[in-house]
Amino acid sequence: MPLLERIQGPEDLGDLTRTEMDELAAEIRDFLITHVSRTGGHLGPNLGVVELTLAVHRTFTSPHDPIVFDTGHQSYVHKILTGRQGGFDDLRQRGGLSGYPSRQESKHDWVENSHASAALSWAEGMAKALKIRGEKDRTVVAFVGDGALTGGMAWEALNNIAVQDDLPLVIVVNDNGRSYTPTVGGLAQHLAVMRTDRRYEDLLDVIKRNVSRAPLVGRPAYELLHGLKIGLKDVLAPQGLFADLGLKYVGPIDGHDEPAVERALAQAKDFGGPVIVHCLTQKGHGFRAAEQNEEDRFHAIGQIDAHTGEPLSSIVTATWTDVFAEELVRIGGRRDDVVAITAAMLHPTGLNRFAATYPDRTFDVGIAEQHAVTSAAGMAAMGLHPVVAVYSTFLNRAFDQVLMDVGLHRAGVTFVLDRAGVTGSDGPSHNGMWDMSVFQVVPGLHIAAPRDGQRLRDALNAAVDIDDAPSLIRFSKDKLPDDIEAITHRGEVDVLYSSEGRPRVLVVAYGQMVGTGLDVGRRLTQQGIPATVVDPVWALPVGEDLLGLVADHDLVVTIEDNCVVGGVGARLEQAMADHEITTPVQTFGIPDQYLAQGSRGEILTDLGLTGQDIARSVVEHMLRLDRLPVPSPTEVVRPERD
Ligand SMILES: Cc1ncc(C[n+]2csc(CCOP(=O)(O)OP(=O)(O)O)c2C)c(N)n1
Ligand SMILES: CC(=O)[C@@H](O)[C@H](O)COP(=O)(O)O
Ligand SMILES: [Mg+2]
Repeated sequence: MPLLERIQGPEDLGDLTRTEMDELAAEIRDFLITHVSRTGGHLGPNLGVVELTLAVHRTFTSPHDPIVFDTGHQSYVHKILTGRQGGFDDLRQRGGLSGYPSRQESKHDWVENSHASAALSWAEGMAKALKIRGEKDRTVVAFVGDGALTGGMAWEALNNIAVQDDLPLVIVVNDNGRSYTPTVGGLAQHLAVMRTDRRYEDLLDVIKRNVSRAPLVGRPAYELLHGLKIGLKDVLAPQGLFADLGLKYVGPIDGHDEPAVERALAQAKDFGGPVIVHCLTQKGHGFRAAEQNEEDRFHAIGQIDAHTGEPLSSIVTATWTDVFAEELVRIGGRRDDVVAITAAMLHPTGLNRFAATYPDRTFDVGIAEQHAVTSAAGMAAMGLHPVVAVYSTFLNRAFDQVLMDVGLHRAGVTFVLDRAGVTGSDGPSHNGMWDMSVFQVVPGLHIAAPRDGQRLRDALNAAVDIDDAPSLIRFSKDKLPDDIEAITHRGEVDVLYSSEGRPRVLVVAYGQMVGTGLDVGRRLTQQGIPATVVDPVWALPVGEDLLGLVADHDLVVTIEDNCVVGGVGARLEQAMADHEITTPVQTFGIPDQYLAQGSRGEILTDLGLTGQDIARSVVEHMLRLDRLPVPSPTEVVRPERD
């Protein structure tokens, strides 16, 4: 019987022998490769933490000892060990296992936020609470990647942790030297020095070769010296910056040597104060295709061949990211003041192409969006035009920097937000559903939500010419639609559809929802309600042309892939009120809720953001507006179901 089947909870790990532990680690790796190659997900990060997670669960007693994962994408092994092996067939799918910790799934899970660099603050607060409550037999374990340590919040937390000598906290640094690509910055270089300082390792190897072979006393003597290695490191290796901060530091430990990690964790647990256990791991460990993947070690994969690692679905069509990446390279050729900034996501944002052509004008700041934004303000102050490319949801944490460092200084910075709108499988904190609500309050900020590749190119070229205010362009993770040409224009507004007769309903659709807007317009026409469908492309500022159009209609319908609260539909409504335009408005968008994981299509359907549902709602609204007796439900000729 496979060992894994015997593991229903961490308590089942306790009496496994060394051999069984090694066997279990191998079974877990096979399990990860078999399942995640089928569903997609964060295979590389989880292959790298098999031994670490085993050692943590053997040393600490979850959930009595809370285990907090940073970003949380590397919690699959934790889930396997805490009774959720059966959920991996539906990993990251609607109603299935979340790709991140989930309190609803298990008492062993604590933090669901998948935005990096927050775990140490969580853990510091939790440990402080245990101290205040006098719960002296509990230890908080923070599980943090080297990439997450490049985020500012991590250092805010460490600054506080370092002065609390009796904080019951063990910080496991999972140092695989990478975010997606190799981790950048001074911290990364420091960790690298600590990783590679072989002086005490070589000395230890000499001892191991000559001592451990001694009969009887050899092995115990080596174990003793192995334990002393930490002391040797303090003497031979540079004092780590953690130690210089006053933090107890243990390591670096081979993170794939499970007994060694267990010993270090036990040492740390007994210390009774905050300790950093620095573990060296390999992202993708144990799967050659992942180990050899230069781009990101299979950080986040789609469906792949479980043996070769080759993708099962080769993407042949261009994506939004491709269009952005290629256009930025073209712009870079004619504008040497344009520079590009990424927050540790060079390839996912497409900036790797700009970097290949303009390496000196491309900057990876680590997982540090706040620094990225204010550094961009500095670059703009010196006459450059920075393009900051991040995922929509990750810019949330840099709101103040956009508002005060870029907006207040009227800096010509362009933000390009990929994964805007419902993304789906990464769960609630990954949907890019807040950017148009959050950033529209930045005075002077321009927002574009292009509907297709051509409009994205046009918007990007226009944005880099705005040098006295921030500009923001956002696009979806969904398929890039074919170009949708306007049939005519009303000034700056593209008119995409207009039925015969005096149009009664004006549908204003933004970005990826333009296709849905056209579907609504056609359905309304079929219902005998003449409609016009328009796309302003630039959602902010609200233009006079659009205001003129809305005044000519009986009802305005806005559709956006953004939170409807404070969205661009609400902003249009505000602008209409300011101009004393009294046309009624119906706004459609994402409700102010956290969206459980699922496919984008499933979620949009659940939210009623389909052409059919919106059209039906508009028909009913028009009926009310016309004060016609609302026919009984059987009489309403509903748009036929797809
Ligand atoms: C604020 C924020 N920015 C960017 C990301 C995207 N992201 C997810 S995991 C990751 C790399 C994390 O690196 P590390 O902490 O070293 O973990 P590893 O994947 O190496 O185990 C990044 C950049 C994020 N989740 N949160
Ligand atoms: C954990 C994390 O934040 C990223 O790895 C994210 O999951 C990537 O999302 P995409 O797969 O949409 O690039
Ligand atoms: Mg890492």
